[in-house]
Amino acid sequence: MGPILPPGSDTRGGGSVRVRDHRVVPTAPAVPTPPWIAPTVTGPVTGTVRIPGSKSWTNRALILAAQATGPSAVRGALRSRDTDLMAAALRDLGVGVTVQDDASWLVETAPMHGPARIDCGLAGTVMRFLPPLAATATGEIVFDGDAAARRRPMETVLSALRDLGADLDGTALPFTLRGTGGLAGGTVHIDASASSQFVSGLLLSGASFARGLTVVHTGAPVPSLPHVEMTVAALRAVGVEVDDSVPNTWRVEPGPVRPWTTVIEPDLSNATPFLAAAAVTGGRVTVPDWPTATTQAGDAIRGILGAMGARVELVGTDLTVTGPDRLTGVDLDLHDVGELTPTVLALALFADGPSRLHGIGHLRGHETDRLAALAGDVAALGGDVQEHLDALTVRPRPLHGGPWAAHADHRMATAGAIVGLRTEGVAVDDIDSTAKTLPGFDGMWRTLLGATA
Ligand SMILES: O=C(O)C1=C[C@@H](OP(=O)(O)O)[C@@H](O)[C@H](O)C1
Ligand SMILES: C=C(OP(=O)(O)O)C(=O)O
Repeated sequence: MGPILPPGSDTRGGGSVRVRDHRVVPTAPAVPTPPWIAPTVTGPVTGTVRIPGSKSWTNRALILAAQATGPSAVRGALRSRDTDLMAAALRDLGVGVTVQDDASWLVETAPMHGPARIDCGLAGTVMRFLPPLAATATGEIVFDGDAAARRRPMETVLSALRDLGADLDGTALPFTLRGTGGLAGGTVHIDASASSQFVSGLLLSGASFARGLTVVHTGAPVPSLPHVEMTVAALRAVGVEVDDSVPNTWRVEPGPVRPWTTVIEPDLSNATPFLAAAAVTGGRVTVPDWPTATTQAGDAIRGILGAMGARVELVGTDLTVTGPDRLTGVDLDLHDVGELTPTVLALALFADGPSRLHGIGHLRGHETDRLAALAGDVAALGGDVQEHLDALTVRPRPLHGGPWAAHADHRMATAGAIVGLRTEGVAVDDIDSTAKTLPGFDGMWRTLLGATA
């Protein structure tokens, strides 16, 4: 990983940075890269797009496979910045993680130990899922990430781990954990209203704690609950006993974790920009291998697109979306599926009436403050999106070209691509941020649009 920087430092600026031991390390001056001008289309977007594996499933599989009683093959795994960071972090702790000929990941358990420096990048799943597991390792383990990652909420995870017996400092990235080879575990009370990942991260390592783990949530409702259901399903898939029968309480029994065998589903949230391309252009896009039953938040796009007037058909495992002549404005509670907000907002800009997206205050702690970022980017194109404490309201009006800041956020970048389909000159500053979960987005997008011409 790169240098561990003091709070406030930024690796993107060039110049020089001061590392922990106070040496000054020269960095190359930042070379401005030209913005990505989002391709515009005049006709319907039509085609089939195969979507790589789910980020959320892949990183759960890796964390569980690292605790397993034998080697695991994680098939269908996503290769992207977030999942490569998880694999690298496990390797740094001594776990064997190698890519096999069929592109699956072979995970071979080994006693985990420091010293290690873990780069979380900007991945919520790495910064929230790995510390509980690392607390069962030995030695000093330093966690850090991108400048923006240092602003993401972490205090709940760190104080929960302290309550469970871990020795660590800090309230956010960067922090240092001193592993003693095991964690007592037991019951912990947390407020997970800022992120479901606080619950998921703890549960995923609960079977490896001496007394197992009971997580009790108190506070405003937990967002993104389907992701907690995914965690429970992932634990059960490897033989871990979980009791989730009481709302806001989860009990994980201590015990062996079986090797991972489940094939990873395609990432349905990453499918949404492609389906949106059909919806905003009156086109028709098919995504194959859509799971018929899933805990992925992205599955909710079917109901959302239907409510906006698109035709949505799941035939076997082919999901096809056909766009209407005009999209309809919607009033949607996205609290459970917040990661779809950038796509839905981009769609709402082209509806025939206003929309309100609410229950999404927790998006202010995502890769960037997504409410502020979306409102700001749309304003720069002459549009009208009002930002509220936990909602966005959209009044569609004609847009013009202009800058679209991704804020290093993959879903901001793909939202800019959707807007650009019907607005000439949308200039996305950092399309490479899509590599967080979908490297090759640009090529996939152009191939789909090319298939249209
Ligand atoms: O557990 C997971 O894999 C995720 C949980 C959700 O986080 P929040 O609960 O912070 O929204 C989601 O938005 C994120 O993209 C992935
Ligand atoms: C919120 C997201 O990511 P993360 O896993 O980093 O929280 C997301 O992918 O929309």
